[in-house]
Amino acid sequence: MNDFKTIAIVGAGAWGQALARLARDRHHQVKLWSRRGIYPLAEVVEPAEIIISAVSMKGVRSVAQQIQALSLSPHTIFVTATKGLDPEKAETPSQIWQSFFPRHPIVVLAGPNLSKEIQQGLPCATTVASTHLEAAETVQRVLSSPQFRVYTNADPLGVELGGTLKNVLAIAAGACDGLQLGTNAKAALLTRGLTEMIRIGTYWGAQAETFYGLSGLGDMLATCNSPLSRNYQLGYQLAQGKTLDEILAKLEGTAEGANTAGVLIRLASEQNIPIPISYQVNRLLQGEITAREAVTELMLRDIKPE
Ligand SMILES: NC(=O)C1=CN([C@@H]2O[C@H](COP(=O)(O)OP(=O)(O)OC[C@H]3O[C@@H](n4cnc5c(N)ncnc54)[C@H](O)[C@@H]3O)[C@@H](O)[C@H]2O)C=CC1
Ligand SMILES: O=C(CO)COP(=O)(O)O
Repeated sequence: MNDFKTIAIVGAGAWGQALARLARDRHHQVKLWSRRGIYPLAEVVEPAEIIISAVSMKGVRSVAQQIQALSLSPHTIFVTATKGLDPEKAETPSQIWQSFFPRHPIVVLAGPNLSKEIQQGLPCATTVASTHLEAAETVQRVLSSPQFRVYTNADPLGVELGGTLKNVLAIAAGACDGLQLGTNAKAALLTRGLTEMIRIGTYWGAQAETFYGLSGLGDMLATCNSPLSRNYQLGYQLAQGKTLDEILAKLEGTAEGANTAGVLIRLASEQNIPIPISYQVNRLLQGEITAREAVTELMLRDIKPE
């Protein structure tokens, strides 16, 4: 069977370009759209059998709106690879895509996928998740290669939240390393961070076991330990005393955790869900506290069972 697809990738940043490389390596016909690029959006997305979105969170709603005005095949599959939460309605990217395209299958793609390593040709794995299993399997077949091992999953919300919530924890991990707090502290931070992700994710309807997979624990291990992660870099530099504005002005690309933290804390406090590490990350980002003070706050919380 000829399984070569016409694929549109919207968002030509670090992740969009890495995904384009993976898809081209599989000999699919790939067109990349960016708001500053040469191709009109219609020319890129209208012929596509699969539309992959790698725009950063702040662009998702407007790009989905622009695509809604175009003429697509009813069978077009959407794949969302963005990791973030919409500040306006607190929706995930896949919920936004689904609201604009209620009849199309939406697949979430997330995992430990640092784009620079992918661009170097290094191997990695990811998860594609959807309530529409056939669509997830199509995307799995289309993107799988000796460099990119793709697993399917039936919990898109869990997969999406894993990728999104760990960005906030990667800021904490960067700060932990920036303060040189040691391996024990880092292990405690990540383990309790995972508990936090599971607590909020399951409250919102995701399955706990999903967070032990590639898009949860897997992506935490990658981003919380790598200077290639922009979120980690952000935390590391905050710990060195730089301001958020100074860091963002020089950071290459998007650190979604900086925006996710505020939405996350707002929702968690409305819903009475304790997420102390993310809470301190948000205070650090707001300039309300230093990284060292955040550590003290976390260490001196009421003692309790694990
Ligand atoms: N770079 C990476 O290693 C990975 C990134 N991601 C996620 O993918 C998303 C994009 O990340 P990167 O490509 O690294 O960021 P980036 O900053 O390199 O690129 C972001 C892209 O979004 C576009 N964009 C932003 N606002 C827009 C708007 N209003 N309208 C149209 N386009 C808009 C930009 O033009 C750019 O092409 C983020 O949510 C990130 O968390 C996920 C996995 C890996
Ligand atoms: O999500 C990522 C890798 O899976 C990329 O992490 P950063 O956005 O922190 O660079």
